[in-house]
Amino acid sequence: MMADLPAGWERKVSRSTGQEYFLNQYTKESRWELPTEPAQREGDTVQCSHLLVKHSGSRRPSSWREENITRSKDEARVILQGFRNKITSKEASFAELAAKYSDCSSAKRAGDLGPFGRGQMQKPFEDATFAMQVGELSEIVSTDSGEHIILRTA
Ligand SMILES: O=C(CCc1ccccc1)N[C@H](Cc1nc2ccccc2[nH]1)C(=O)O
Repeated sequence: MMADLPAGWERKVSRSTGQEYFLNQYTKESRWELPTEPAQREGDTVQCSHLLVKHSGSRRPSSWREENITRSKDEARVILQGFRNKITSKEASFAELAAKYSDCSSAKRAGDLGPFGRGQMQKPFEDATFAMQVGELSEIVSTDSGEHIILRTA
């Protein structure tokens, strides 16, 4: 009986060698060995991508997209909910919207923040990500940086 895979991972067969390997459909990471479900113990890491829409009250109301961000927090939330609806209706992918519209420098990596442990990100962001399942898309999360949606990828 094949051990079932952690969410986000799929079993593949190498076209060149015929050898079985595993691919994470979100991060595109590939592994030869079977990925095991990371226990969410203290000291463990998670990985996510995010789409940030900043507003005039953001800690740094500026980004690669816009030198001086003046939209209100409510406007930012309306814009972000529009992006979230496009993702859930499959009209657009998380990666393409994050790359085009996120006000975080991680937009250059389609929103990927890489692995992180507790104590590294702003608390509301950390708590949201650690509470999510791999593959889950968050509702809007607010931090001092602005309004975020988060996709947990590992
Ligand atoms: O702090 C950063 C860089 C984050 C990053 C981590 C790892 C790889 C690439 C980027 N950017 C801020 C916006 C921002 N605020 C955040 C708060 C929580 C998580 C991600 C965030 N991004 C900004 O640009 O003002």
